[in-house]
Parts: sequence; C-alpha cells; structure tokens
Amino acid sequence: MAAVSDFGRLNGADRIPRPFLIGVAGGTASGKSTVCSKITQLLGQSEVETRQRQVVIVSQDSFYRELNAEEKEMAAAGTFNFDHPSAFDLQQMIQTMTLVAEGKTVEIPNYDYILNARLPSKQKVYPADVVLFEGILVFYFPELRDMFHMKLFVDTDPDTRLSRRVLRDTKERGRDLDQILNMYTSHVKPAFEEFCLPTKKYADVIIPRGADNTVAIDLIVQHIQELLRPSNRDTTRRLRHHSDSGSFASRPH
Ligand SMILES: Nc1ncnc2c1ncn2[C@@H]1O[C@H](COP(=O)(O)OP(=O)(O)O)[C@@H](O)[C@H]1O
Ligand SMILES: O=c1ccn([C@@H]2O[C@H](COP(=O)(O)O)[C@@H](O)[C@H]2O)c(=O)[nH]1
Repeated sequence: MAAVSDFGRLNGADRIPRPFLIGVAGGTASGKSTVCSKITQLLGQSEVETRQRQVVIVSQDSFYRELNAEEKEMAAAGTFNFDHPSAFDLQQMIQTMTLVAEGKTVEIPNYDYILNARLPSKQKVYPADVVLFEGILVFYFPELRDMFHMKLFVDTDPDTRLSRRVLRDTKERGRDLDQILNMYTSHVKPAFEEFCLPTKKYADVIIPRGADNTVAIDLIVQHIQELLRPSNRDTTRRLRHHSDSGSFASRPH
C-alpha cells in the first residue's frame, strides 16, 4: 500500500486554491464509495476532523431531485426509475460542483434511501485539495464530466453487484427481496446499460474488481500524492489550467 508521504503538509497558505476534482463512476454497488473511502484512508485523511480534511467525498445521490406526489407513491412501491438521468437535479448538481471547483464551502442535501427523499438537514462540504465525486451517472452529463481532472470507473462484475445490492438494500435501504429484484430488472439493469456503461469510455483509469484491486488503488493514490506534492505544485497548477481549457486529461504515466 502507498505510504502517506508528504501529502499531510498541504495546509494553510500552502493549500491549492482550487481543488483537484476526481469523478468516480460505476454501476450500482460496484464499490464506488468503498474505493473513495480507501483512497481517503490511504491519503491519511480518515482520522482528520471534517473541517480540516484535504480530501473529501461527495455523493451524486445527494442530488436526487424532490419527487411529486405520484412519483413518491411509485418510489415507495419500488417502481420509480432512480437510475434514469432525469431522477437527478442537474442544475443544483452543476451549481454546487462549480462552487466546489472554485474552492468554496457548500451545503449539500442529505439523502434518505428509505424515505426516497432529502432530509431537512444539510451537510457542509469545506474547501479541500482533492474532491472525489462518486455516482452512477457522474460522467453522463457533459457539463459535469468536463469538470473532472481525473476520471475513474469502478468495473465490477454484474452478478457481484446484484448480490451486494441485495444485501445492502435489505439491511440499509429498507427494501425487500421482491422489490429489489423487480427494480433491478425493470430499471437498474436497463439504465446501467443505456446510461452508465457507455460512459466508461471517458475514464482515465478503469478499476476492475473495485476495492479488491489494491494495486490499482495504490497507483491512483501515488499519482494523487505526486500531483499534490508541494514541489510539484506549479506543474499541477499548469496541468489543471490546461485541463480547464479542455486540452489535458490526467492519465497515469
Ligand atoms: N470489495 C468488496 N468486497 C466485499 N464487499 C464489498 C466490496 N466493495 C463493496 N462492498 C460492499 O458492497 C456494497 C456496495 O458497495 P459500495 O461501495 O457502497 O458501492 P457503490 O458506492 O458503488 O454503490 C456495500 O455494502 C459494501 O460494503
Ligand atoms: O431513493 C432511492 C434512490 C436511489 N436508489 C438506488 O441507488 C442507486 C445508486 O446508488 P449506489 O450507491 O450507486 O448504488 C441507484 O441504482 C438507485 O436505483 C434507491 O434504491 N432509492
């Protein structure tokens, strides 16, 4: 596993004014959140107090839009399509991520999968050096996709994903087996094939087997550490500038 190296020195005046944005896409239960947590942990950030974190994770699920009464009934019955791009509040997602990219503090909704709705409480995301934005459709919307300096696609076998989704959704998301399987065959799988899988081509790095792939995760962590090392700051700024103008894609080398 990668050593933490001098990543921890990035703070105060040394902090990069605009964060390095990493998009993490992949099918449901592919391990996107787990991969992000591992990256954060390897960068020595899991024990750091929220406000001081140099690496933060934002979930696209926070931007599921509010549903109308009819849609709420469908969601409760397990027939609403949460895997279609129209299930997200694109405008809010872009506005918020634009502010994050500018290094601003933002408030994002807390989403509840049991209520299929946002909670009244919000979570604050403080400026950080690295922001990981994970979700099934983070590469689908061009305005969002173009914001990322690095794009990762977590590629896990569909049978493994379905079995993990069954276990997770029965335990954590208040669903029964019938509903999970019906939702999967009617919406989740077709939408994955139509909207998520075709975005794999935009990835700079594809991570087969998700969080089990310690070699890939280790290489990604080393790449981030290298880009953010104080001695490489000028190069990183230049790369980010080119990336902003669309001429640079961060690839492992
Ligand atoms: N490598 C793994 N081995 C076993 N279980 C895993 C692994 N990666 C993820 N999981 C489990 O699978 C479920 C989905 O993982 P998660 O990271 O939340 O996926 P995603 O964010 O892509 O939906 C979670 O319950 C998680 O603990
Ligand atoms: O209220 C909801 C909202 C979404 N879902 C499902 O969640 C996944 C996306 O989250 P992952 O963590 O990437 O699995 C998506 O496939 C939706 O079907 C839900 O079940 N309920």
